[in-house]
Amino acid sequence: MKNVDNQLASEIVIFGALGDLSRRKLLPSLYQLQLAGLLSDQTRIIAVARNDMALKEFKQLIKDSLQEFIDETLDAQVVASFLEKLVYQHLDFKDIKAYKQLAKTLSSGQGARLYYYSTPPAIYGDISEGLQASNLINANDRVVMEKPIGHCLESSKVINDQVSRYFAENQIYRIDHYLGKETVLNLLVLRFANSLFTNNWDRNSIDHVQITVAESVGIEGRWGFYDEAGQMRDMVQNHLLQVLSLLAMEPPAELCADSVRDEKLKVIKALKPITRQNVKDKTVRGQYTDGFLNGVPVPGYLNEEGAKANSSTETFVAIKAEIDNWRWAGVPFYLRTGKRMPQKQSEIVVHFKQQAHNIFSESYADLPANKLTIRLQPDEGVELDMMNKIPGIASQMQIQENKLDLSFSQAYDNQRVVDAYERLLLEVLRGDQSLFVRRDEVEAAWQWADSIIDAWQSTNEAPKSYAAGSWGPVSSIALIARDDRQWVE
Ligand SMILES: NC(=O)C1=CN([C@@H]2O[C@H](COP(=O)(O)OP(=O)(O)OC[C@H]3O[C@@H](n4cnc5c(N)ncnc54)[C@H](OP(=O)(O)O)[C@@H]3O)[C@@H](O)[C@H]2O)C=CC1
Ligand SMILES: O=C1O[C@H](COP(=O)(O)O)[C@@H](O)[C@H](O)[C@H]1O
Repeated sequence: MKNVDNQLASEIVIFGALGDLSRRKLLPSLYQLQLAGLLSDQTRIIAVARNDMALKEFKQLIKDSLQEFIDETLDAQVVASFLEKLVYQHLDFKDIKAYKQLAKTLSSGQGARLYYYSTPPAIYGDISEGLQASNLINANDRVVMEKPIGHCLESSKVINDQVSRYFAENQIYRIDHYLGKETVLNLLVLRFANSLFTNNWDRNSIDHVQITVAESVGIEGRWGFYDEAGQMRDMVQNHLLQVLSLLAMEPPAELCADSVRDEKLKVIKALKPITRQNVKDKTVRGQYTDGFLNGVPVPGYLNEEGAKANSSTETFVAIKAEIDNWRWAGVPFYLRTGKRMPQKQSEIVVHFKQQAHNIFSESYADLPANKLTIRLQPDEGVELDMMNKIPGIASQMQIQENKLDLSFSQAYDNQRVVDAYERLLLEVLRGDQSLFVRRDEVEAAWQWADSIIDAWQSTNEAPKSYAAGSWGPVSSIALIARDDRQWVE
């Protein structure tokens, strides 16, 4: 692999260590890396947060978090050695002078540091400035920035500019945890290690593509944060566009960070703009109302804890996206994502074109087209719908549609699915940027998303309602039905 800084980082500094992401994902992932023997004996984890807390109390809190957020039984010895790595430092991230205190906690050795900004993006600049003011940034240190970076193109530029004042682009790791999912990584293998797909991956063979990222959860106590963002900024601008770009990009010349990022960027830049003129035809935004999930009543968005009345923030988005290039001209990519849908289900369905001529019309009048389903989560796997002869003597040529199903849990003997954050943290420790998003990608994605948000704002229309536990507003069915197609459910 190229573009790799081979110096393993030896200090991991988490800003916002008492926050939700840190307790639910980052520290449990670091425990898993320790369990797998992937953290060196020298690695220290410096947890930085606002509260003044004794180290003993902090360690107990993290032990409880590991128990709460890791499904498997914990290994007591590994927990003990993991907790030994922890150091706690309280700090107000906006107080630039206070970083001197952090400097005393960090080692003065030459080892690379990993700074993880698990805080609201608005203070990424303050933290970077504080680190610099106390001479805590060296050329081989790395910084991880959580998404969404900003609220729009302009604010993302401000944040990126602030951080870039102190860190070079090859030190900045913009995380999009979908890029660390096994099944998203597998898109590269599926597309570029199987000539069957490599050679049939374009407008000549593919009719259309559906990408669904459905979540059954609601806002989960994050109403204030979420209401400022909405599903477009929280999911589409980042996760869905990253998945779409991996799915649609040209083959990268090699498997290195910039080669892959160059190709992803071209896809995002080639997305046809959705503007005030066509937004009604190309998008649907929805908001869930009271409903039922698995028979249990759940509140609507406006009845969630902490909700304010009359918010018009969307919790569901459907988009007919089109990529203006030779490969994909005329092939729509229908995107759909929402909260409080019937189940957690993220998948890509690639609909191939129908056979031009049907020689089996006597037994099967309307030959269905092949369909490739890539199950991102849960029940990770790949499934191909294809036609097959029904074995038997009675009739010569009875045929039916069947599935080739590669379920990863069966194929790989129920091997544990590695959490995306485990992989991504390891990649930063190793200094490999391949699975992180470059600044120009983030900005191109904002440009496309901003135009849609602007068009929605100009129409001033309330989002369409859908009952919690349903697949979204009726108009999302109409969006695809207008093209004589339907969502796969
Ligand atoms: N939670 C998740 O699942 C995901 C989160 N993210 C992103 O990760 C980042 C963190 O999110 P999350 O953990 O949910 O947010 P939280 O609000 O739970 O955590 C943020 C932490 O930052 C601390 N903080 C904020 N300002 C300061 C300050 N001036 N000085 C010291 N500490 C401060 C907060 O401290 P205090 O509690 O004292 O206010 C809090 O502990 C955000 O950028 C978010 O968008 C991205 C994907 C998923
Ligand atoms: O980034 C985010 O992702 C989660 C969904 O992640 P997944 O790995 O569970 O699919 C989403 O719930 C959250 O709102 C968003 O900020």
